[in-house]
Amino acid sequence: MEAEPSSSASSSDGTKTQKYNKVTTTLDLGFRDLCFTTGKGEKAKRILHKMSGAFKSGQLTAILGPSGAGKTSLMNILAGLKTCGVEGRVQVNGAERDLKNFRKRSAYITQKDHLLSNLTVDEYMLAAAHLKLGNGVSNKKKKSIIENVMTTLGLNETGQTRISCLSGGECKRLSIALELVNNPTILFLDEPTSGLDSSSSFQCVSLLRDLARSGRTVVTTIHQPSSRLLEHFDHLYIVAGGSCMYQGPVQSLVPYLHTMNLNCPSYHNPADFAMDIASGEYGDVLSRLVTGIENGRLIYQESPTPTLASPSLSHDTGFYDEDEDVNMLDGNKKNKKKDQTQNERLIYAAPFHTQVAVLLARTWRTIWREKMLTMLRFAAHIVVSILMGMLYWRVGDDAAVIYNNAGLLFFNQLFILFAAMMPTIVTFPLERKVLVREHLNHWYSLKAYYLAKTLADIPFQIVFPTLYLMTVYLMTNQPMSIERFGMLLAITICMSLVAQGIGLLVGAAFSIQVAVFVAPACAIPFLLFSGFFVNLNSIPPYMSWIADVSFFRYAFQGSMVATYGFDRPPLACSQAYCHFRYAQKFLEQFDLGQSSYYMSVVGLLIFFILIRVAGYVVLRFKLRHVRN
Ligand SMILES: Nc1ncnc2c1ncn2[C@@H]1O[C@H](COP(=O)(O)OP(=O)(O)OP(=O)(O)O)[C@@H](O)[C@H]1O
Repeated sequence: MEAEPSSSASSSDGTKTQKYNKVTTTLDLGFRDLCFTTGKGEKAKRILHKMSGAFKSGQLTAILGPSGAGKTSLMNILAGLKTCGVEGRVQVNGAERDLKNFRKRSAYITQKDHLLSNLTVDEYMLAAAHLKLGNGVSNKKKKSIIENVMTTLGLNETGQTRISCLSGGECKRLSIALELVNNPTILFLDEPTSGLDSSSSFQCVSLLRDLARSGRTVVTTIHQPSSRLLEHFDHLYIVAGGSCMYQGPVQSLVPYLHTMNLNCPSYHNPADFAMDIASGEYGDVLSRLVTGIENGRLIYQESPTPTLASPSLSHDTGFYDEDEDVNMLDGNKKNKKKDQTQNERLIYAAPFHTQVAVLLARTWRTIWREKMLTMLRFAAHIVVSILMGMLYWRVGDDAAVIYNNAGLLFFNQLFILFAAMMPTIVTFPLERKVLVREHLNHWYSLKAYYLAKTLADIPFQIVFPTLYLMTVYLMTNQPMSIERFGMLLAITICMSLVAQGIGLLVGAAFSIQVAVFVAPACAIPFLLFSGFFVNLNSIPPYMSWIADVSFFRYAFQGSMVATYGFDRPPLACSQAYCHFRYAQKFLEQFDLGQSSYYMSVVGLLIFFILIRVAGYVVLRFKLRHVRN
């Protein structure tokens, strides 16, 4: 799809607006006898009851209805986000919808604008262009498309502004702008005016109408529009109790209700009147209205004598032959198999490595701009390392205080565990919402996101533990051996990577409130079975498996062996008698005499992989769940 240059034009209401990029193909959406049921068996609940309807290209459609009527459910089904428990047909230009291709050609703009607050508008738009247009479009062309979209959405002045500083209306326009980069043919918007003042709502709806005029099919749910706002919609679809009580032009709503002896009082907002009827305030008239419009099978049109017109769901089939793009939307074509192979390749515009590179650059930029958190993490490692150095001053080579040193080795790993895990837990649930929005709009694959996320964090999981350990190691007078320091550092970095993976897993699975409790609570048993509090051989056999699956045990064991293993010479003794001058004897005291350092590293690496895979599976499940 090529974007055409825009130029200024005057809209019907006289305000100066832009002419939008026209779409080269138009897609009309139709649905027949749509049912949606949640739950199973006795708990099954029917939300939508055999609804039908037709939303045409070039029109701005509003789905209206009281709270709980089923607006969002209907839109999610039409957008292809909900597929479970759905019966009935959804058609595109008269042919069965092919979901994968349909999703590629449509964009879904959620009610809340989940955006990365540390990026500027320009940076966000450029990342969107790289991901949504791929490598086939030159950088120059991408910049011109971005400029075009930003001009038409009135975002030119905000290019250098961080998202955190944008107004609510600007955020909404940016959410729309990001999806317009690849010129989608169908736009779904969930309550785009919620949280906006009347002037911003008006601007937003005017913008949507102009987008529809450029050939797009624009469908939006909306709450309580004012009569001025209502006039901007071309097509109204009113839902009440999971059925359609009106479908047709805005101007025909009052005449239709009049035919059912429901007279809208003068100077009354027709939308409010329709909402009152839908809520049952005018008695049991709903079934009459639903039957009158045949539950959306008909479109009411006012002509000299009011008539009911059947919505046209079919197009001339010759249309497909002219346009390859539309051909992809037809799930019933002869060469479906060939198309499907092609579709697989076409799911994401950018190749995998470009997706990873763009996401990596974007994640680094956001981490870098998250100055407060990054500085706090840095300061925490330095301050705690100095505190530990002072508390355990020169205990490393004194057999008289050897137990203190074991405590220090244990605490080092404990600190690294929490320092790496907690920042991820508090930041990831918010980032997850951005992932859901962008992934569902086909910006990138989950694999690319997950790989970029893992890679982006690695430098921090190396630099911070290294700074911490260097300070502690020197201040506490641990053995002056590069090999031993290197081994202890390797264990500490592995621990940091595992901890960050746990943060990601828990952050992916739970909300912040739950995650901040779950993660430390789950860590406790692993700490108890680390071999520090209870010797490994003293653990009852029926519980010893917990020690085997305790990542912390491997971190503690590795630290001890790196410090006291490998034939360490006898330690100095600051008192007349020191029981543990021989390091091997001390290791045996902890049942670590035969323990292998390398097995500890392998154990931690296995945990690293398992936890990362578990995090990926949880995220995949979450994304599927959003769709269902
Ligand atoms: N997964 C689900 N499980 C159980 N009930 C559901 C589920 N999804 C939707 N519902 C129910 O279906 C009904 C319609 O929900 P929906 O979100 O579509 O309404 P809505 O018209 O968009 O409401 P609002 O304007 O308040 O957002 C509600 O009663 C809701 O509780």
